Parts: sequence; structure tokens; C-alpha cells
Amino acid sequence: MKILDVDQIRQLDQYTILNEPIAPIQLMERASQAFTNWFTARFDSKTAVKVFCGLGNNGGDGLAIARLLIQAEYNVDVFVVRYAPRESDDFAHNHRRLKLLTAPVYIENPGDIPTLRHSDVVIDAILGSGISRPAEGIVRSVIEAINRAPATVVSVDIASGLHANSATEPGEITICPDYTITFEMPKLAMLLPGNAKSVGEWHVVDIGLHQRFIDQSPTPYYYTTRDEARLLLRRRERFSNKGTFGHALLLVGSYGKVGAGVLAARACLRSGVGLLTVQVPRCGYGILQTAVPEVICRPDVHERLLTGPSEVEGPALADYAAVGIGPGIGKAPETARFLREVLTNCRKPAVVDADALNLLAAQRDLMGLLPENSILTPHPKEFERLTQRWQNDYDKLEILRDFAQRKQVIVVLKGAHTAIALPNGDVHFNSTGNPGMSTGGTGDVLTGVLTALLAQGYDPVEAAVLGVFAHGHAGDLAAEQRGETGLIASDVTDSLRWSW
Ligand SMILES: NC(=O)C1=CN([C@@H]2O[C@H](COP(=O)(O)OP(=O)(O)OC[C@H]3O[C@@H](n4cnc5c(N)ncnc54)[C@H](OP(=O)(O)O)[C@@H]3O)[C@@H](O)[C@H]2O)[C@@H](O)CC1
Ligand SMILES: Nc1ncnc2c1ncn2[C@@H]1O[C@H](COP(=O)(O)OP(=O)(O)O)[C@@H](O)[C@H]1O
Ligand SMILES: [K+]
Repeated sequence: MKILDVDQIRQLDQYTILNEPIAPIQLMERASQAFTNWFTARFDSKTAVKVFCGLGNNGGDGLAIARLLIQAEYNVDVFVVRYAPRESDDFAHNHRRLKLLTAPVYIENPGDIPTLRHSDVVIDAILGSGISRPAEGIVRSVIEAINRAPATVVSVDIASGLHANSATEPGEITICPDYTITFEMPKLAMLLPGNAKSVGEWHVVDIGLHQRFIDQSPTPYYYTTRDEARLLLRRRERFSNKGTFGHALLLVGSYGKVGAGVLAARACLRSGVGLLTVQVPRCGYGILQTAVPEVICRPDVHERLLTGPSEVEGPALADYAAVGIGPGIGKAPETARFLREVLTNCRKPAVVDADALNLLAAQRDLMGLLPENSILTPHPKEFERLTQRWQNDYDKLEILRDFAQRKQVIVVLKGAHTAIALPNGDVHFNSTGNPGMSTGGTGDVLTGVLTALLAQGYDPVEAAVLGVFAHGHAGDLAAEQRGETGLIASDVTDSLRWSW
């Protein structure tokens, strides 16, 4: 799904009005109905609803929502924050309609702000995507009062005060909602960690904006939906054999961190690889053979480190269908030398994770050896080591896109809504995963998943988008079973389904 910016959404709005065609006020009605459908499924009609409206179209939505809820027999109070003498045409239209049902309360001074109780549900329709300056004066006072109150808060389209696709400057204030119900598509701001408090749990409701305009609109930002991820999945053919699905090599582990290798190996097997060889330091031999009997184990000649040579013969590096390197390998100079050898010789896109990334950061010339379209999977700290410190999430996104383009690699920047930057500058945000996955080893699992997909011949971009989705989906299934708190990395592997 594309993520468009505010100007594009405004044009999309106009395009829909002209080409569907639909009257602007009807489009507002459709958006308000879509919000109301979500709201009534979530909160019952005994709920005390307090709708706060601004004077633009977001406020117009709020007034229409208030009317729809009154008609559905909810107990609704409406407050209009009168911060300016102007109001939008569609606000005015809905204002006239609402006044036939109820009398809104006008807030001009802080003394007009009502007291909010724990049992109240606030609908925040003060400012939407049209915000053009920081919230000040009475708008700020209302936002502060709502944030202080113990009530549940649901924002219409976007939290008041939050910019849809640019940074919130220090000192700016936003509503901190429990939920955001946004129209048609997520806004970039909703996918960025720094905005978590200004977004809450968010849901998209479809309001039928014109698909042709969306298709034609250029954007570097995408959000992977379940259907899109499903389309990437390949079926296993009936007349297949293990050779059909590739022979992968994982280079993993060091003394004390052989477990990282076990996690990656198990996940690789659970992701459909045909055959898997795992090279671990000699100390990991017994551990790996016992924990994962399905793998071919190649013990390194070194007892505690990965250094390269092994007494067990195997295919040349370039003959493996895919190579994954990093989980648990440590940063010893011998391992750094081996990494250099691997990157020089493997000639196919590789999966590079964890300490392999830290070694790249320490010896930056290694980056020049990365095979084109390799998949790098840093968490934010590792990414910072590879690049530089950033000012805010938007700055970080630019650094991410620039890095992927300059190095011609795929960067999977992990976290909630993992951002996958492609060599063409596009960024795909993931839609699966949960905070239960913030626990040691889940990243190692991802390395196994991605290596398996490359070995099966998935194009690296597809492998990255699909693998990250499947990994997060497995995390979500695991969380359903165990809850988020009790989730461990092995549960993610055990929950890999490859259907959704
Ligand atoms: N696009 C869609 O698909 C659909 C969109 N819809 C809805 O429309 C919303 C966007 O509406 P919108 O453009 O009228 O913007 P909105 O935020 O309501 O208000 C702008 C007004 O506030 C003012 N203002 C700005 N900043 C301010 C501040 N800090 N403090 C005080 N005032 C401030 C600004 O003033 P100005 O900049 O002109 O001086 C202007 O007067 C969108 O979020 C969605 O809810 C649906 O109805 C239908 C489908
Ligand atoms: N809050 C979260 N929401 C969704 N996914 C998360 C969250 N926290 C972590 N994850 C996922 O869990 C994995 C953690 O990887 P990483 O930080 O490398 O862990 P480790 O190094 O311990 O293996 C990543 O795939 C990341 O996207
Ligand atoms: K709002």
C-alpha cells in the first residue's frame, strides 16, 4: 500500500471529488461514517462521548460523527474550539445540521474547557492533516487538558497537533490518543517510533478515495499489507526435491553465543530451505548437531571463533545458493578476516546481521565488498554505527534511503514497523510484529528466515519484504498463544506459518 504525503492526499481528495464524482460534503460523510462504524464496534451506546471539534474539515468530520452517534443513540456532548473567526464550508454545513439535534458548547477560554472523567471517551477532531503551524493559545490549552484527563481518547484521522509527514519540533504539542482512526492509508508519522505517544493504536478505515490517482502518485514509501505479502509467497511444487529449494550456508556463533546460530539455523529450516550447512566454531559442533539434527555442521578449525577453515570438506562459498553471516560471531580480528573473505568470494546477495554489521562499521572498507542487493539487518544501534547519529526519525529515514542507494544494498532497519530500504530509494514499512519480539534472539531468527528465502531463489527485495512480514506474523501468532511478555525467540520460529 502506498503512503502519500499531505499534499498528495489533498490532491487525491480533489481528484476523487471530480472523478468519482462525489460532492465534498458526501466525502466527509463517508469518512465520518467509516469512523463511526469503527467506533460503534468498539464502544457501546452507554459510553459518554465528548467530541472536540476544530473549525476545519477535521472539525467537520467531528460534527458529522457526533450527529451519526446521536442518531445511533449514544450520549454525546459536542465542544467546538473557537480559535479563529473562520470555519471551512463543510464544517459550517455540518454545524447547521448538528444544531438541529443538539447545542454545541463553544470553547474560547480555558475556563470553558469541561472536566473529563475516566469513563468519558473523547473524540479528537480539533486539527487534522491541515495543520500549518504549532498549536497555540486555546487550542494548546484544550490539547493539554485532554492529555491530562483520565479519559480514553480517539483521534479522527490524525492526532491534533501531529504533522502527517514532517517532524514535530521541540516545544510543539499534540494530542496523545489511545487510538487513531485514519482515513484511507497510514500517514508516515504513524510508522515512526518517536511519534508513538502521538499515535496510540492506529487503524485505517477505507473511505473509497480514487485508486487511479493513488496508482499514479509517486512516493518512496509503502506499507506491506497482508494481501501484498501473500502475493509474494510461492507454492512448493508437487514434483520438487530438496535441490529445488537451495542449499544455504549460515556462518554463525562464537564461544558463549552458539545459541544465536541455533536460532538462525532452526528458523532457516522452518522457512523452507532445501538443505542447510552451518559453520560454527568447533565448540559449537555438539551443541548444533544435538539442537538441530537437520543441518550439516561444518566445525571451524578454531575452538571458539569463526575463522574460515574447516576439516570437513564442503562446497565452495560461491556454490551455496545463499549465505547468511553474523549472529553470535563476535568481533575478533580472525573473524573480521573471515568476513572479508566471505564478502569477497560469495558473489551472490548475502544476509549480513549482528556482529558482521559491527565489523563492517569498524572496517568501513568492507562495505565496498558487499555483493549488490545483499540484505543488511541492523537494529537502530547497529545502523547508527554503520552510518551516523540522526536528529529525528525523518532524518534517520533520509540517512537510511541514502545508504541503501549509495551501497546498492537492502537495509532492513529493525523495530516496530521495520523499515526496509531498497537500492532504488524506496522504503517498505512492515505491518506485523509486536513488542513481545523485543527480546534476545528474535533478530537471529530473522537472519535464518531471510537466508532461506534467498536460497529458494526469491528476488532479494521480495525476500526482504516477505521475510520480514512472515517473521512479524509469526511473532504475532506466538503472542496470541503466550502473550507478549512470555514470548521468546524460539516461539517465533515455532510459529512460522507461511500462510496468512
Ligand atoms: N483528505 C481526505 O481524504 C479527507 C479528509 N477529511 C478530513 O479533512 C481533514 C483535513 O482538513 P483541513 O485541510 O481542513 O485541515 P484541518 O486540520 O481540519 O484544519 C485546518 C484549519 O486549521 C487551521 N490551522 C492549521 N494549523 C493550526 C493550528 N496549529 N492552530 C489553529 N489552527 C490551525 C488552518 O488555518 P490556516 O492554515 O488556513 O490558517 C485551517 O483553517 C483531514 O484530516 C480529515 O479529517 C475528510 O473529511 C474527507 C476526506
Ligand atoms: N516493538 C516491536 N514491534 C515489532 N517488532 C519488534 C519490536 N521489537 C523488536 N521487534 C523485532 O524483533 C527483532 C529484534 O531483532 P534484534 O534487535 O536484532 O534482536 P537480537 O539481536 O536479540 O536478535 C526484529 O526483527 C524487530 O523488528
Ligand atoms: K484530529
